[in-house]
Amino acid sequence: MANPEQLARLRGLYAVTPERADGGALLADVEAALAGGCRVVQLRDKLSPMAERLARARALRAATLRHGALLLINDDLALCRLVDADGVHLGRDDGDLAQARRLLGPEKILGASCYADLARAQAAEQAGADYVAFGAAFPSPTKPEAANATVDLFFRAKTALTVKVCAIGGITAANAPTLLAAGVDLLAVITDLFSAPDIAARAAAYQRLFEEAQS
Ligand SMILES: Cc1ncc(COP(=O)(O)OP(=O)(O)O)c(N)n1
Ligand SMILES: Cc1nc(C(=O)O)sc1CCOP(=O)(O)O
Repeated sequence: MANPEQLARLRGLYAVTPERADGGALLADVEAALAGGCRVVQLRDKLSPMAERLARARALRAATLRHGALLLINDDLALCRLVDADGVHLGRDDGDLAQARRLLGPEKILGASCYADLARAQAAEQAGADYVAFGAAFPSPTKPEAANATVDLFFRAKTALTVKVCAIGGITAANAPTLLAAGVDLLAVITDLFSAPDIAARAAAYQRLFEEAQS
C-alpha cells in the first residue's frame, strides 16, 4: 500500500498514453494534458522498441515531476524502477499482484485491471493494490473487445472496497458524470483526451467535473 500522501493524489483525470509513432508528439500531447491540470499519467506503450520506451518513460518522468503529477507504467516493473516512476499498472497477463507488491516495496503505487469482476478487485485489494480499474465503462474505440463494466458495478465497488476505484474505456467528458455520481475516484482516458482538438482544455474540463462532483 503506497503512503497516504501518494494515495490522496489518486483522484481525477488519469491520462493513459495513446500509441504514437512520434515520441516528440506524444510528449507534447502529455504536456498539454498536464498543463490542463491532469495529475496522473500512465505510459502505455506496447509497440515501441525498449530503447524508445525507455526514452519516452524518462521524458514523461521529467514532465510529470515538473507538473507535480504521478507517473505510472503499464505492464513493466523493470521500466518503473529504471525511471523511478511512481508505480505500475498490471493486468491479468502481467504477473502476480502480491509478488509485484513485494518487488515494488511499500511506497510505490500498484494498480490492477479488474475488468467487470468485483471478486478479482477484492483479491487485488488483499494483494496490496492501491487502486482497481474496471472497464470498459462504455464502448471503447481503443479496446472494442473489452468487457462491459456497468455503472451499477461501480456503485457496488465503492461500497465493497476501501481502495481507490478507477473507470476506463470509452469515457468522455459527456458521459463521465454518470461515473462520478457512482463515486469513481479516477477516470482513465485515452481517445477523448488525446484526440481532442485542444487537449489542455479537455483535461481542464475533466478536472472541473471532479471539482463539481466534490462540492
Ligand atoms: C487504468 C487502467 N485500467 C485498465 C488498463 C488495462 O490493462 P490490461 O488489462 O493489462 O490491458 P493493457 O492495457 O495491457 O492492454 C490499463 N492499462 N489502465
Ligand atoms: C487500455 C484499456 N483497458 C480497458 C479495459 O476495459 O480494461 S479499456 C482500454 C482502452 C481505453 O481507451 P479509450 O479511452 O480510448 O476507450
